[in-house]
Amino acid sequence: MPKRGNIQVAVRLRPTAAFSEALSVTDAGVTVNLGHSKSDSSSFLDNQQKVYTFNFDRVMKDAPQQDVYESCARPTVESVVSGFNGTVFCYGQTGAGKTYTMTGDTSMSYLQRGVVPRAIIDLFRLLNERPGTIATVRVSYLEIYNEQLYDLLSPNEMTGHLQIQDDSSGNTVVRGLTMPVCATEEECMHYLFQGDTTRVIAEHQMNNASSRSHCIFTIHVEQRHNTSVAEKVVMSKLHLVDLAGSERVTKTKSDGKILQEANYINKSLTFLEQVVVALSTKNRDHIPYRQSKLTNVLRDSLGGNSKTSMIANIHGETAHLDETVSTLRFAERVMCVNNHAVVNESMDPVMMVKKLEREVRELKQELAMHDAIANRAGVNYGTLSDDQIFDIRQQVRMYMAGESNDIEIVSVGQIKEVFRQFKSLAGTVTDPSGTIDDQDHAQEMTSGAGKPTAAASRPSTSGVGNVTATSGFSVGLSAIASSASPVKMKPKIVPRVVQEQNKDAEPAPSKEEGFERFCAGEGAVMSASVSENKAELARKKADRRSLANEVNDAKSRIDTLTERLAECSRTHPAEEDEAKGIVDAEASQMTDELNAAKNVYRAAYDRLREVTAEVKAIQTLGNRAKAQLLASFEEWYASSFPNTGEELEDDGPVVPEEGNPFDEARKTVTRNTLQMVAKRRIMSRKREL
Ligand SMILES: Nc1ncnc2c1ncn2[C@@H]1O[C@H](COP(=O)(O)OP(=O)(O)OP(=O)(O)O)[C@@H](O)[C@H]1O
Repeated sequence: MPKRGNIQVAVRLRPTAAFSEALSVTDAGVTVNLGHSKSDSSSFLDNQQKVYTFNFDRVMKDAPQQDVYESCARPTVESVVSGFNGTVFCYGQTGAGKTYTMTGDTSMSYLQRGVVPRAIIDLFRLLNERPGTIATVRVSYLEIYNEQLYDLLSPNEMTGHLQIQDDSSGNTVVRGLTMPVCATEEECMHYLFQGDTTRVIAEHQMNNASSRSHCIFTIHVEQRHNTSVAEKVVMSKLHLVDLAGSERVTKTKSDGKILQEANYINKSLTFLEQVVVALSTKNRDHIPYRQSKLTNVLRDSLGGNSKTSMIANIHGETAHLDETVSTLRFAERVMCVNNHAVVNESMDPVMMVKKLEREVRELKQELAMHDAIANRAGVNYGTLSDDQIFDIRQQVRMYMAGESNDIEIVSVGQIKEVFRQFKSLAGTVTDPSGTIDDQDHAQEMTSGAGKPTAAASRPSTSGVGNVTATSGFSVGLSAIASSASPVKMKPKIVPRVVQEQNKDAEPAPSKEEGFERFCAGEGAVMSASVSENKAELARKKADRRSLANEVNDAKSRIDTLTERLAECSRTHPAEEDEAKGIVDAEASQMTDELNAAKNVYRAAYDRLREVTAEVKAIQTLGNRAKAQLLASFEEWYASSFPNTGEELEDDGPVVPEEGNPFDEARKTVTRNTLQMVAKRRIMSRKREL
C-alpha cells in the first residue's frame, strides 16, 4: 500500500438488524475486519485470504449525526473559515446512507439533520465570531446527471449546458453557475432546500428515493478586513458532495433509462477511481481529471488545493458484502492521496487601484508642498500637455541653436521629454560643433547656468526619480544638489545692482526705457522667444488661411461633381446603360475626379485641424512667454533700481488662505504682471496728454 496521504477518511456503517457476522469493527474504532463466517455465502472472499483488514481514521457504527459532523466535517468547516478550500464527500453503494449523512432526515427529528445544514450553521457562527472581518457568503448547487451539468439554483429551466473552465488563476470553475449571496444561514438553508427539491430522483429497485446523480453544494466565502481600504481578500469554498450510488449495474436489475443512468454513474465513478489510483501512485505525472465532469469539477478536492474529508458509507448486511469490500478498497486508496491546501489570499484589483490612486494623490500633494516651499510654481508632474511639449521643443531648439544656455526643467517627465526632443531635433538642427551629446546637455541642464558643476559631473548612483536617503527625491544627475536648490533652471536675471556694485548709482530709467534695456540685455533670450513666437504664429496663421481655402475649394469641387454625376444618372439610367452595354466614360471620369477631390478634401481638412491646434498652442505659449517676460522684467527692475519712484504699489505678499499654495504663488505673479501692464498704460496716456 502506498504512503499515507492527508485526506481524512472515515467509514460509516448503516444500522441494520441483520449485521453480518463476517464484519467487525475493532482497534478503537479505526479498523474494519472482514472474514469468513459459516453462514456467509457471499462471493467476495476467496479461499486464499481468510481475513481482510482495513484501517481508517475513524470507523463509525451507530454514530449519531452530531458525532459524524463533529469528527468528519467540523475541522474542514473551520479550515474554510481560516481561508482554505474544503471538501466533504460521501461515497458508497446505493442505500448505504450517503444522503442521510450529508442532508439528513429532518422529517423524523431535527437531530437527524446531516452534515450540510450543520456546516451552514457552524460556518455562519464562526464567521460572525471573527471581529474586524466582513464576509460575503454565496452558494451554488450543481448536479451532474448523465455527464451533464445542471444548475439546481437556476431560476430558469435547467438546460444541462453549463461548461467547466479554468479561470485566470488556473482554478476550475463552472461558467454560468448561479451563485446567490446569502446574508444569513436561513437564506443559505433556503437555497439548499430549493436545490434539493429540483434534484433528479428516479425510481429504483434498490432504493425508491435513490439519487441518480452527483450533487455538489458549494459555499463560497469571501473575507476582507472591515476597513473600506482593505485590498487583501481571502476566498475559500466548501464543497459538500453527495455522490451517486456506486453499486454495480447488474445488481440493480436496471433497464432502459435507469440502466443508462447507472452506466453514466459507473463510468464517472470508475474515472474517479482512476484519478485516485493515479494520485496514490508514486511519480505519476498525469492525472486524468478531464475524463469526466465529476473529476474535473473536483480536481481541487483530490490532489489539489483543498482540505478534504471522505465518508465511506457501507451496508453491514451479508448481501452487500462484496460492494462493501469494493467501497472499503476505494476508501483505503483515497487515504493515500496527498492534497496541498493553502490559504487563498489575494489582492482585490479594485481595492489595489484605489490604494494606488490614493498614494498618487498623496505624493502629488507632497510634491506641491515641496514646490511651494522651494518657491516653484506651475509644475506639472502628470502627463505633459501638447502645449508643454511644444514649449519644451522650442526651448530645446533654442538651446541647440545657441540662442539660450539653459532649459527649464521642473519634473522628471520634462527631462524625458527634453531628451526625446533632443533626439527628434538632432537630425534637423545643426549644432555649431557638429555633434550633439545628450549626456553633456543633460549635465548642463541640471547644473544651473549651463556649465556642469562638480556634483553634476560626478557619477551618480541614484537614478531619475529615485528617493535617496541623503538627498530625498533625486532628479537624474542633479540629485546631490536637488534638496537645497530646485531643479528648475530659469535663465538667471542677475540684478544690475549686484553686477555694478562698485559703480556710482545711476538714475532709474522710466519703465519703458527700462523695459527696452531689459529686452536688449538680460531679458534678450525671453524677448527673442516672444518675437519668435509672434513670427511663428503669423506663419501658422497664414498656413491656416491657405489650408482653409484648399478645404473650401475641394468642397465646392465635390459638390459640383456630385451634382453632375446625379444629373448624368438621371439622363442615363443604369439599367439602360447596362442593357446596352454602354460604358459611360464621362461618368467614370467624373467618379475618379470626385474620389480625388474627396482625398484632397480629407488631407487638407486633417492638416487644417492640426494647424488650428498648433495656432492655439502657439498663442497659449506666446501669452505665457509674454507674461514671463513682464514678470522677469518687473523683478529685474525692482532689484536694479530699488529706490525708484516708479516702484509699483505692492499690497504685500499674498498669504494663502487655504487650498493649494502652488496656485497662490501663480496668482501673485499674474497679479503683479497685470498691475505693471496697467501702470504702463496709464503712463503712456499721461505722455500723450
Ligand atoms: N445511519 C443511518 N441511520 C438511520 N437511517 C439511515 C442511516 N443511513 C441510512 N439510513 C436510511 O437508509 C435509507 C437510504 O439511505 P440514503 O438515501 O441516505 O442512501 P444513499 O446512499 O444516499 O442512496 P442513493 O445513493 O441511492 O441516494 C434512508 O431511508 C435513510 O434514512
